[in-house]
Order: sequence, then structure tokens, then C-alpha cells
Amino acid sequence: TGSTQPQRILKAVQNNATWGDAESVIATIDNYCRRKEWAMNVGDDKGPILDSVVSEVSPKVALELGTYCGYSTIRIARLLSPGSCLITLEFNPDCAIIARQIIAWAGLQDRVQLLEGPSKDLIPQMKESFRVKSFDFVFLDHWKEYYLPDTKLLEECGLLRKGTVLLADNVICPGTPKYLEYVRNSPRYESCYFKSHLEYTKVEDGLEKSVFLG
Ligand SMILES: Cc1ncnc2c1ncn2[C@@H]1O[C@H](/C=C/CNC(=O)c2cc(-c3ccc(F)cc3)cc(O)c2O)C[C@H]1O
Ligand SMILES: [Mg+2]
Repeated sequence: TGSTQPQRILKAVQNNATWGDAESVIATIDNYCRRKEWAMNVGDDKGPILDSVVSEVSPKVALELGTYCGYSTIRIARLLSPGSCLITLEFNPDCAIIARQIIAWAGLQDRVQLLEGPSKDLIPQMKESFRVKSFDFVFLDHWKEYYLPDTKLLEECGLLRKGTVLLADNVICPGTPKYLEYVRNSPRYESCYFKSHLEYTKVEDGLEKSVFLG
């Protein structure tokens, strides 16, 4: 039986990246996915936009929906100030086990809490079980049809506060029409679109930044 894509990405990191060096892990994954095997990482075109929004918000408590191999987890966590934390949700155990190793290779395991399970089960546990008051920043990059229901769930659970920034990947490709319609038309959000490209391609894609107004 062959290897999985996450296993191959981990091997590339172990063979090419410097232990404890997040930048080298990011560069290794981008090189591997651009030259050898496309993978659904936010990538090196949209990545700097993610970086700039995270740096602007400088969140104390951040949430990521959809870890996959941990590429965007590392992009976000490397920018967090000490004492801040990123909670990332992943329901596929095979992805989770790989992501934990890639996050550790980058030396960021102390700032990241990877929780295994579906977002709809984990989000309602955030206050009681994970002692989260509210999130300062949320990165949405999981199955696209879950962006809208999970945003509504975050609202209902009181996990968004005045000024919380939501940043959504893939609003053009594959596309998240119901989510876009919601955040662009709801009076409770101030939204803007950052045009870019689908990772490792020339296809248009972009990130939607939406500030919750309370
Ligand atoms: C509900 C829920 N809870 C927890 N983890 C969840 C979850 N839904 C997915 N996940 C986890 O996130 C990851 C899934 C991410 C889904 N992302 C995608 O489907 C995705 C797809 C593309 C894409 C674009 C053009 C093409 F031609 C083909 C693909 C590009 C991207 O950047 C993507 O994020 C892995 C999965 O186990
Ligand atoms: Mg994506």
C-alpha cells in the first residue's frame, strides 16, 4: 500500500527543513507542492495576505477550522506573540497525526492546540472545556459548505466579540457562495475581498476578511 499525501509532505519536511525553523518548513512545503505534488495549502501567494492580517490583528486567542497538514497553522502560529495560542480543529485522524509532527518540526507546538473532531462538536465546547472567552481571529479553511453553519455556530456560542476578524480561504475557488452572501449582506459584518490566486496556480482565488461588529 502506498503512502498518503500528508505522509509525503511530512517526509519532505523531515528531509529538507531545519528542525525548529518555521520559515524553512513553510518554504519546504511550498517547494514540494509547487514542483512535485499540488496540495490544498493556503500557499505562498495567499499566505502573505494571511500573514498581514494575522500581524495586524495580533490575536491572543485564534481559531483555525481545518488543519490538514498544518501549513497555515504554522503560518499563523509563527506570528503569535508569546502567551497567545492558536486552536486548530481537524476531524481526520490521519491528517491530525501528520500535522502534529509538522507543527513540532517547526517548533511551534507550545502555541498550538490541535483538537481532533468535527467543528460542529468542538465549537460548542470551547467555553467550558477549553476555557475560551472569545476568539480574536478565525481562519476558515475546512470543507467549504461548513463555513456558513460554523460561523453561525460561533455567533450562537458567543465566541465572537466586537472586532473579531474572520478570514476565509477559497471564497472564489472552490468557492463559498452562501458564506460570502451572508458576510457581505449581514449588518453584523464589515467585509472585504483580497484578490489572489489558488495555491501554486494562476487560477483566481482570494481571501474574504470579515470583521464582526457585535
Ligand atoms: C467540519 C470539519 N471539522 C474539522 N475538520 C474538518 C472539517 N471539514 C474538513 N476538515 C478538515 O479540513 C481539511 C479540509 C479542507 C478542505 N479544503 C478544500 O477542500 C480546499 C480545496 C481546494 C481546491 C481548489 C481547486 C481544486 F481544483 C481542488 C481543490 C483548495 C483549497 O485551498 C482548499 O482548502 C481536511 C479535513 O479533514
Ligand atoms: Mg484552502
